[in-house]
Amino acid sequence: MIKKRFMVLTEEFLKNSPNMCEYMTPSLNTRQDLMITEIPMLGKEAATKAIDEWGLPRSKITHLIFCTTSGIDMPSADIRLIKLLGLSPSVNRLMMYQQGCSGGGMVLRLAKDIAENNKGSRVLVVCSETMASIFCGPSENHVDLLVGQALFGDGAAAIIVGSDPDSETERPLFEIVSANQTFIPNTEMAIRLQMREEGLILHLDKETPDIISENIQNVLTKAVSPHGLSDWNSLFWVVHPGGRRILDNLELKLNLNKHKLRASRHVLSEYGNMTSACALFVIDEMRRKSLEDGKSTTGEGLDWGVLIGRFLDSKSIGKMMFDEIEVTIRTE
Ligand SMILES: CC(C)(COP(=O)(O)OP(=O)(O)OC[C@H]1O[C@@H](n2cnc3c(N)ncnc32)[C@H](O)[C@@H]1OP(=O)(O)O)[C@@H](O)C(=O)NCCC(=O)NCCSC(=O)/C=C/c1ccc(O)cc1
Repeated sequence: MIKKRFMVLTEEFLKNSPNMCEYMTPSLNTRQDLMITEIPMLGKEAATKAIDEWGLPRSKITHLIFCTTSGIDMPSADIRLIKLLGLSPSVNRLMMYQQGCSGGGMVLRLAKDIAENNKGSRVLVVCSETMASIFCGPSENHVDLLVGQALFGDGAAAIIVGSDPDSETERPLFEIVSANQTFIPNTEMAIRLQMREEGLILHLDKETPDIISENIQNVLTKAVSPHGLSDWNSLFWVVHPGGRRILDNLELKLNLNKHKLRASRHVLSEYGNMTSACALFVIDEMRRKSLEDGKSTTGEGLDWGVLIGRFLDSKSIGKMMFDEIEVTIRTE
């Protein structure tokens, strides 16, 4: 169900980097050199679009959260991005490495905390990812690596979070009502990534989609019941598209109507799994389609929804409530 993916790796680059095309060949330096440059550049593209749509001067950005699983280095990707965007050197930075697929939920949780504790703050959140860390030739004995390489794509997304919108100049799209993180004990083996001379070595367990569906109801109930919500079909769904079977299992387990995971399936189909960036792509797709269809809120006409991401043995969940779509229309 993946039609298209984008990659910073080009045929020319790979021709010049045969060590990245073999299975388990030392290649970390080649990967690092590429990722250290490309990750902030990708982030810049996404952040520029977000800032332009927001419409206020860059000097109003007070905080930056940058999330990536690729290219650990110092000075880190957030500093490089600040220079690329021409942001103030006094922007308060937070660099989030190695969050994987739960990164999209994690950054929103952190941005919410920062925004609510710093009046007037505007947090630029950027997720930028590439599969150049794991790309390599195949091995018959490591099928899960091939599964991963068939799933992952490159991409970056950005969003601006604040807690006191100025109704004259700003146009809030979603409200993050609460955010929680939990992990399922004894699932450490489900998704593992180990940094080695050969790159980031990926291990995916076949059971991962089942582990998720067996635990999802419990985790979600804890997250939404404090808000008096229990009917899964009354919510909109921003699910990180980890893989097609993960979405299928979730739909089946929660008895979701067929269209509920449309935005997640669309992003999987058009971009593949871009780890932390995916959840923000799904949010974007949802608000775009809601507007196109004339829905009364950016969440497919509904007031409440959930955002779910996962990585290793963790799930991060944010519940979001939407502002009325009139607000959206007035300023777009
Ligand atoms: C879409 C899949 C891959 C295929 O689904 P399907 O078409 O319904 O088929 P099957 O599930 O029956 O699998 C087809 C075949 O592939 C095999 N297979 C299926 N997963 C496996 C397997 N992990 N091992 C080894 N054989 C398998 C499966 O056993 C079967 O083999 P066979 O019975 O011989 O035909 C589906 O299995 C699926 O969604 N799996 C979940 C994938 C998954 O774990 N996603 C979580 C990704 S999150 C993540 O890893 C983030 C990583 C990351 C990456 C880079 C970064 O920089 C940062 C982070």
